[in-house]
Amino acid sequence: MAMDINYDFESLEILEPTRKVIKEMRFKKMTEVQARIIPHLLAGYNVLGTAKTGLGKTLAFLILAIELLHSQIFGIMILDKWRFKN
Ligand SMILES: Nc1ncnc2c1ncn2[C@@H]1O[C@H](COP(=O)(O)OP(=O)(O)OP(=O)(O)O)[C@@H](O)[C@H]1O
Repeated sequence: MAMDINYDFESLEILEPTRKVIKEMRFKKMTEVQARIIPHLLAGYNVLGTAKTGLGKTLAFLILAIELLHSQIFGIMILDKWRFKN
């Protein structure tokens, strides 16, 4: 049975400043990887997700990072991959 996925940014339990930032980006709906991952990250789970390039993975983890920065409890260190092309 298919799991119901909520693609609305409004459905996320996030702080008002984070909501404002998302509004300013003018994104209408979450992409699938965002909708599947972000609610679990916000609930405090560690999540490993994959999706093809350009499908919104970066925002998926950045929303949690922004939330944590607003809480002023944490600093954030992001380790990202580097691609080298010849
Ligand atoms: N919900 C959304 N709606 C519309 N555009 C979005 C959404 N989320 C992200 N984008 C835009 O889609 C583009 C690709 O997003 P992003 O860089 O997060 O993808 P990615 O999966 O992390 O890619 P890569 O694997 O190459 O790092 C960016 O321009 C980003 O601003």
